[in-house]
Amino acid sequence: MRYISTRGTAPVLTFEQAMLTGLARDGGLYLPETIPTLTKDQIAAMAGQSYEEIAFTVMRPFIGDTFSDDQFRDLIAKAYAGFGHDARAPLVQLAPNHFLLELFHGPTLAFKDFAMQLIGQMFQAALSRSGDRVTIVGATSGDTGSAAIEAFRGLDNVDVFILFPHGRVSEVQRRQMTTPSESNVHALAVDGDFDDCQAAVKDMFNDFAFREDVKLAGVNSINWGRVLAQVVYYFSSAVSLGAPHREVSFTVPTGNFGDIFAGYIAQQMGLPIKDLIVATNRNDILHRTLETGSYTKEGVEPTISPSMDIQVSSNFERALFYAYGQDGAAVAGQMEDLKSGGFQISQGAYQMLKDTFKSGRVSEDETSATIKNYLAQHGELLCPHTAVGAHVAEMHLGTTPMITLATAHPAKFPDAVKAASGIAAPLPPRMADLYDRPERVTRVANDLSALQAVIKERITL
Ligand SMILES: Cc1ncc(COP(=O)(O)O)c(C=O)c1O
Ligand SMILES: N[C@@H](CCOP(=O)(O)O)C(=O)O
Repeated sequence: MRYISTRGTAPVLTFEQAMLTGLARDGGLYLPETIPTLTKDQIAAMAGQSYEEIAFTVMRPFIGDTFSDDQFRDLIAKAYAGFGHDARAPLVQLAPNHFLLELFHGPTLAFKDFAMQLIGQMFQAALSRSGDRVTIVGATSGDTGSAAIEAFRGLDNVDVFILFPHGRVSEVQRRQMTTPSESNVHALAVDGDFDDCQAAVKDMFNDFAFREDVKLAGVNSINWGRVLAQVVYYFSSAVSLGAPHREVSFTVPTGNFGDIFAGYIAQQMGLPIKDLIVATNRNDILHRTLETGSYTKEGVEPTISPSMDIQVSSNFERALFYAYGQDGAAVAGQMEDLKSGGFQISQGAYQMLKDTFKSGRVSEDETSATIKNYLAQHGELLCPHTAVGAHVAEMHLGTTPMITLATAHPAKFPDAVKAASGIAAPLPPRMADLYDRPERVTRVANDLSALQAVIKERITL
């Protein structure tokens, strides 16, 4: 399996190289040259299998000879062993045709753990084989950062720097990033928004001298391994509702477009998905784009679903690549236009996107009302991101079973959840002292050189 860049001019890589490289050298994102498909029989055989077995079947065709079958099974087993639910990603029925896919039973209580725990295992295996060390730099609106720190804390051959927007993540998210005491973990509070943090990470990758100097690696959904690991729960949940003999639809609370893009990959692999529905908060660039064909940046507004406060949606570039028939030059042109505020998608590409994705936008009041109503009507306390998804899902309910992705635990957002429902979900006992642990964080200006200077000063190369 070979990996190619969405912008068409970067070197073609193996799975291992793509995983360790992060951003392609032409600024694009890596994708498999072809998407492998699973037969109806292979999908049907997943019924009754463990999450780990399904994960192996789904991901194996993508990894080439990076790991032997036995080693890959072992990495998968270790990745999910610490999850707090035997099913890993359990489905809860809300209504006859509406289900919640709980993706928050991992160590940091958000769906990011599904990919990050596995990436952590894969990085360790690959780096201990090569003897290399890397500097991971990631951007977060709250959940990627905590999951990355949890996956890489204390490892000898990795320094991990996480850039988060100062004052724009929840207190639980911040403390998950600032309280680990391991010296290879560095939380950087940036005076900017998530888009600034993500742009800084991409600029670091595009600064080749810096990139080589610190041996830069990425664990944002820039990294194909992140998206791949998220494909698995589309299969596990759909199969438990009768796939491949029955179609299902998914509604996905969306920001950086990684999770919904994983659903697209599952669909291309042969999973019978009827609708893939993008749910946004009032930072609605993806909804506007799907409505109008014009991708136009506006300022990022803080919301009660802060992890989705994103306007420059990194993985939308991967969707564009397929929408443009894998024409890297066309994608590169649109990304160039984005630097001056936005771009108009060509008619053919726009049609493909409209045929593939539906969408909806949810206001702050609607998000709060959904949290309140779901508690009253279904006895389920939703996090604000999940509430955005549930609200949009309801606009699209029909005869096909709908699965809404519950992307985080309500305890990560206690203020918003309590304001909406009157209830504050407790943190699990292992995190009960989170508010008492000392914090360690460095405030940094929204300035590339300042960020690079901090990283160079701190790394243990
Ligand atoms: C809780 C939560 N929900 C939804 C999202 C959106 O996911 P994606 O960026 O993959 O679209 C995020 C951030 O990624 C998140 O942390
Ligand atoms: N919502 C994310 C933003 C980063 O997304 P990623 O999937 O590209 O890592 C977060 O919680 O940090």
